[in-house]
Parts: sequence; structure tokens; C-alpha cells
Amino acid sequence: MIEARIHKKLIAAGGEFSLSAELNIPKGSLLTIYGPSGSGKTSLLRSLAGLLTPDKGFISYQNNTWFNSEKKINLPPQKRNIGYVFQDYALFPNMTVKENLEFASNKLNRKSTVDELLSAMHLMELENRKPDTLSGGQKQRVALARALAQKPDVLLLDEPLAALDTSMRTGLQAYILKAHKKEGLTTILVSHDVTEIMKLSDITIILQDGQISQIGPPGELFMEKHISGKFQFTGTVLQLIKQDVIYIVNVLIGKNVIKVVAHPAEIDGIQPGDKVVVASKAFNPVIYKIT
Ligand SMILES: Nc1ncnc2c1ncn2[C@@H]1O[C@H](COP(=O)(O)OP(=O)(O)OP(=O)(O)O)[C@@H](O)[C@H]1O
Repeated sequence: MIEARIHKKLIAAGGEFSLSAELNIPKGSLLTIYGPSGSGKTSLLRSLAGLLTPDKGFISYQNNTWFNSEKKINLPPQKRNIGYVFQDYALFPNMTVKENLEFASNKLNRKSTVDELLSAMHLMELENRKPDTLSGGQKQRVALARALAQKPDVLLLDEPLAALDTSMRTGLQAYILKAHKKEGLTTILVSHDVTEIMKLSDITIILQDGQISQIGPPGELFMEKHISGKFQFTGTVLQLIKQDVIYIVNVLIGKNVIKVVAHPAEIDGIQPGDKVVVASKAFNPVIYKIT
């Protein structure tokens, strides 16, 4: 269990605000953090990792104190056994892909751990390359592999799949979930992708202006529970997924994701990011772009 009470004054462009979060995360959970840009998601992860010192509060993992402002305890990051995938990857530039992983892994089973991760992340062909010769998506895969190589207790992921295309993203989502379960990790994932959150996490917190505004299973926070026969909503297209001869369109409406079944002709010209209206016509869903 991670128990944390974190209070930290942050300075945004518009002035000071307080990050103030109380978390009890059972060991083995996969918790996601969702919220607008600047709401404090990265600062919360950095506080847990020991990279940002809270003004007040405490953090413990399995009853071991990592931070306690009153008792003046503040374990450095390397004593917290955390794997961290940063938004900007933070790879060692002078080491190859393989050396980055070897550096992070323990001596015990180093070779098998590194080889397994290189293979799982499709990095075998890149193992002798230096980070500055890799694409953003490739760097992100190396960063994820390196975080797992150190066999952490707690895995902190700051939008780890943001730079990847859909098929790589889907593959790595499955791999994260597998590693999370196999290693019994406690994982905290920052994501803006509601579909990803729904797929991966047991529990989600929504952070707004440094405060937890909602907490619960993502299905409850994001899914529309009572869709009536007659409805008309505006939303943003998240994803179009081809399934045989039809498309499944994931549309974000408020905080809810609606799945609309559409024929190719209906979604002609519609792309992720477009604002659309989802309505019903004779009990069939229709979708059209707002121009
Ligand atoms: N060490 C710090 N001291 C004071 N303020 C900080 C510090 N680090 C970040 N901030 C400020 O805190 C605010 C929240 O930043 P943070 O990176 O935690 O947000 P975020 O929710 O992760 O955003 P994004 O989704 O864009 O990554 C920002 O306005 C930032 O400038």
C-alpha cells in the first residue's frame, strides 16, 4: 500500500496554487491520473519518486516511510525502488539502448532480464544505437524497458505511450498490463487517453487545480450509464477503429466515452480530434462533424 498526504505550493503562469492530495493505493493496483494540463499530475508523480519535496505531509510504501515532513525523513529516489518513465524519456545519452537497460538492471539475471525486455519492446535491432539516433516513440520504448529492468516495486509512468502509433500503443498497453500483473507492481500512470485509462486501470483519480476532484473505477467516471433512445450530444472523436465492414468511433462527451457504430460513408472526412454531434435517428446512432 502506498499511503501519501502531499501538500506542495506550485507556481503556475497565473500565480500560486496548492497541490493537495491524499492517496491510499493498495499494493498491486494500477491507478491512473487524469486531468487538464497544468493540474499537477507530473508534480504528484515527482513527489512520490522523491524528485520534488512536498512542503508538508508523508509518503510510505508498505509501512516504510519515504517522506515525513514532521520527522524530517526524505529518502532519495534511489532508495525508493521506483521505476519512472519521464515525459522526456531521460535516457543516458552516452550509452547504447542495451547499456541503458543493463545499467538499470540488477546483477542477478541481468542478461535474461535485458534480453527479454529488448525482445518484448521490439528493440533487438536497435540495441547498439545511442538514444539521439532514435525516434520519439523508440526512445519511449527504451525508457519503459529501462524502468522495468530495475525490477521496481512501484512503476510511475508519465504519459509513456503518447508518442506511439496505435498498433505500437496497443501492444505496449498489453505489455504494461502483463508486467504489472506478473511482477506484482503498484503502477501509477498519467494519461490523457480515456480509452487507455479504461483498458488499463482499476482506479482513476481526476486532478483539477492540484486537488483530487473525483476518484473511482474508470468505468464509473467515464462511461455514460443511461443512454436514452433520444439523445443528442456534442463531443470529440478519440479514435476510429475499423472492424470488418464497419467502424467503431470512440467519442469523448464531457468525461464519458461513447462508442458509436458507423458505416464508412458516415465517417467520411471525420478524424480523431474532430468535434462531432452524436444523435439518434429511429433508435440508430448517427454521427456527423460540426463544421
Ligand atoms: N518545482 C516546482 N515549483 C513550483 N511550481 C512548479 C514546480 N514544478 C512544476 N510547477 C508548476 O506546477 C504546475 C503543474 O505542473 P505539472 O507538470 O505538475 O502539471 P501536469 O498536470 O503534469 O501538466 P501536463 O499535463 O501539461 O504535463 C505548472 O504550472 C508548473 O509550472
